[in-house]
Amino acid sequence: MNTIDTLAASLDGAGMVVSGITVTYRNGHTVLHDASFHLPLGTIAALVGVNGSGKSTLFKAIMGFVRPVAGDIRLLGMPVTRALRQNLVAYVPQAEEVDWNFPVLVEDVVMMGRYGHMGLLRRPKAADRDAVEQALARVNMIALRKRQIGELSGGQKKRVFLARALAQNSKVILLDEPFTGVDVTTEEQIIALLQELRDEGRVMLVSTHNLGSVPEFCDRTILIKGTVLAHGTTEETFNQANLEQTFGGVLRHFMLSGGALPIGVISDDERPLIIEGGQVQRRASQPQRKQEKHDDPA
Ligand SMILES: Nc1ncnc2c1ncn2[C@@H]1O[C@H](COP(=O)(O)OP(=O)(O)OP(=O)(O)O)[C@@H](O)[C@H]1O
Repeated sequence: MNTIDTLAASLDGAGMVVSGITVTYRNGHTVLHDASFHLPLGTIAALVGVNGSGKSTLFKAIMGFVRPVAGDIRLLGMPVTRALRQNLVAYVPQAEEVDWNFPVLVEDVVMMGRYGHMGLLRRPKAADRDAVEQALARVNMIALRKRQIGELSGGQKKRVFLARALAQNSKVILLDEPFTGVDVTTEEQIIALLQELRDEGRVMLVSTHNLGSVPEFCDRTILIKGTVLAHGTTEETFNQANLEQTFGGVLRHFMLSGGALPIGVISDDERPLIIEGGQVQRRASQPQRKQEKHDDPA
């Protein structure tokens, strides 16, 4: 990091600070090289990059599943291992990472968030049951608490894992593709909940391909492609030049004419990003998703 970045990182040090990390897998493949960014508490940050750019690898490093060969990660001012021991970090996985046939009830999954707060025998106390109750209520899943997790819709599954993170009462929450396979209403409910959590001072890192949603709810953006290409406030970072660098020719671009300014629509998923006169536009609350997908001229 340069001097200004180092200064900013120390000011933001209470949140998440990733300094020059390099991650090399056992097969010798270096997936992340010299990646740096920092987030203050009370932040929702988007992690944006193409498939294979290293988003999950960054999550694994923050979760202590892989150890960087160089660099350092600090969470709430402490090393990853200490933050994990104190139950300060929660992970909301991608749907594909979960075995939905595993015979477990919704409330049991949420109770798993309490394991770190229990003794070795994992006997829930009243405080644990209260935390589960509150977490289920917060994601509107009380009525489904006795359901097997495999019997839920995609959006309900996401909410269960979000409830697990809430029950854990983590200050740092990593969300891997929370909007994949969820409808617009559920996405809006999840966004509203994340905003509440931000206002409580938590720090959230959200990997997403839904570019159109990023300016709407993410205060900060981290653009990644084997390293961190750019990071900072969404206003400053999430612009056409940086996105083109991040996505190269992978994104579908549309140029619409007719208005006073050229309008570009960049679509990596179901929520397209509108760029007007070089400026990123906030998306309308109800985008016409199907229409936009089918209009793809590329
Ligand atoms: N355990 C592993 N061993 C070796 N290489 C790996 C391992 N896990 C991931 N990779 C490689 O690392 C690169 C980055 O993968 P990663 O899963 O971090 O990308 P991603 O940005 O999360 O992708 P996606 O958007 O598809 O989820 C890919 O080339 C992948 O093949």
